[in-house]
Amino acid sequence: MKVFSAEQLYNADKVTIEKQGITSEALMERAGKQIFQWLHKHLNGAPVPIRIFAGIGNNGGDGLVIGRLLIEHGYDVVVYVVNCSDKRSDNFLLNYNKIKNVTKNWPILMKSEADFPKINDDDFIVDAIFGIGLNRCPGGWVKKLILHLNQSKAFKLAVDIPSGLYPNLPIEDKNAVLKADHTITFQTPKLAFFLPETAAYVSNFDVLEIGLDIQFLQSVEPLAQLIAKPQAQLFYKQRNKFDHKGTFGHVLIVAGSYGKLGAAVLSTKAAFKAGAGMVTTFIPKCGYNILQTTVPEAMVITDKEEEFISDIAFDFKPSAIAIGMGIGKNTATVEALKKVFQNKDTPFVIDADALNIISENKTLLKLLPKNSVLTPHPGELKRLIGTWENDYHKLEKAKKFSEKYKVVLIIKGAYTVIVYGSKLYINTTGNPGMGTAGSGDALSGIIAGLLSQGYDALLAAVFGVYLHGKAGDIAGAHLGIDAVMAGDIINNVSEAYLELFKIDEPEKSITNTTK
Ligand SMILES: NC(=O)C1=CN([C@@H]2O[C@H](COP(=O)(O)OP(=O)(O)OC[C@H]3O[C@@H](n4cnc5c(N)ncnc54)[C@H](OP(=O)(O)O)[C@@H]3O)[C@@H](O)[C@H]2O)[C@@H](O)CC1
Ligand SMILES: Nc1ncnc2c1ncn2[C@@H]1O[C@H](COP(=O)(O)OP(=O)(O)O)[C@@H](O)[C@H]1O
Ligand SMILES: [K+]
Repeated sequence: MKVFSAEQLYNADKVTIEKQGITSEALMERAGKQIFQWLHKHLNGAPVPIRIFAGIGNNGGDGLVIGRLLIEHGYDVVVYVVNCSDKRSDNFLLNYNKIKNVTKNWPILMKSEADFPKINDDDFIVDAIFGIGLNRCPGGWVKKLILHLNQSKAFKLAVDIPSGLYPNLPIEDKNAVLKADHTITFQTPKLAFFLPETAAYVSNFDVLEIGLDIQFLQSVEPLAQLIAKPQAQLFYKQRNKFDHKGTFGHVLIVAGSYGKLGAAVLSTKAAFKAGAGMVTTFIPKCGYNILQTTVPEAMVITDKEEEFISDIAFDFKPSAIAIGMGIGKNTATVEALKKVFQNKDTPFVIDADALNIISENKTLLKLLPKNSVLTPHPGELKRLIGTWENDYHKLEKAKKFSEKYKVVLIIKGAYTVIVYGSKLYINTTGNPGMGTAGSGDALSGIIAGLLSQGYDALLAAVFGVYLHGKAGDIAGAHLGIDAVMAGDIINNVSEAYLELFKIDEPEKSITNTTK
């Protein structure tokens, strides 16, 4: 699934109307009807008091269509028109007239705070005040109305997007955004649904296909591509009967320092689980027994130093190198890093302290092998690319960084974003149970395991993040997300692979919260 901008959606709207020979009113009826059907399925005729807040644009028009269909089906509905301007859209007006034909309780015009109704906890609110046409921050009594709705415990369903939220721009005033309990969005989710500063306003969301012209949508460059099972299935490289361990490559993991050998163990195991043919782990001397006993499948090379890495010497040609997990920032380690980056034709995964070393020694940036995969968590990212004003600014900075140094940049967290030049890929697997020590080490190992099998840098990054998140989801489902440890994620990589080709139950809502 792709994520489009408001402008692209408006264009799709136009093209669809032309090509399908339908009116924009019919398109609105289609959209409103789908939301009605969703509501009808969930409410099943229940006598809940439904209050619809409709703006005066097309989002409000959707609200009126929903209201009319609910009334026709016997629901208990009150419609409020949030009359914030006299410039009502044509389709709003059409549906404003239509709703008057089905009820004697005409929509209530709201013009100021004095018109705010009391909201009860068991009311059901439909938010159709503003959609993707929001063009400035809501202020005055409209902002107060949003606050009023937010203060109530009533369930709030947002139509297309929570009112006050821009689909692909930062929030100006957090108090002027409706905090939805559920959002039903048309055709494609919006970028704001996936970013830390805005996702919480959306909560769970469903996407309703309203039949916008597919050819047109395929012809435009989306803001981002979502990565879910259908995409991941295409990434997977099948093994052939006569393939052998040489086919699947030999990963070099460079990790660990005194007290942080676990990082090396976890990455090594993860590289194997992702399918690497062989793994050699380069560690300081003190980790030798630990590695050999915890991961007997791995080969081990030790540094001349006991407690940290000072000179990464190895006598084979790795098919991928993952470096940085728990290595610390000793000055000798900085030198070792400079030297290992000379292996320009080897695919690299660069993580944790290797990223911190680069951030503190920016001259190292010039030495970064092209197409390296960098895996910073938000703190490491800030050190690497500098601070940002908001999530969109962060993405722009990340794109510039990726373009300048020709690397794949993974912005980890809920909805991990993989940045490759100007392109963004948003992962949909994973859960907060993965916020546990060593989870990132597992990811680096998985990506290295994929690189070693011949996946290119972008594919290894995108597929690796998907598999890691899926393994975390499976671990969470078995153990409860609170109890997940990094080792559990690694142990479930096998199940994540198996799940790739299992037939699914019908898709559930995508959830931004865990309640
Ligand atoms: N293909 C599709 O995508 C489809 C889209 N559809 C639906 O259309 C929706 C988009 O509709 P839209 O373009 O009419 O804009 P919408 O969000 O209703 O708001 C615009 C109005 O609000 C006003 N306004 C804006 N900001 C304001 C503020 N801060 N404070 C006060 N006023 C403010 C602005 O007023 P003005 O700037 O003119 O003063 C204007 O009147 C979309 O989200 C979806 O629900 C479906 O029906 C079918 C297919
Ligand atoms: N709320 C979340 N939802 C999905 N994935 C998460 C969430 N929190 C953390 N993760 C994932 O867990 C991993 C944590 O990595 P990192 O912070 O580097 O861990 P560590 O340094 O302890 O190994 C990342 O891949 C991140 O995307
Ligand atoms: K809305």
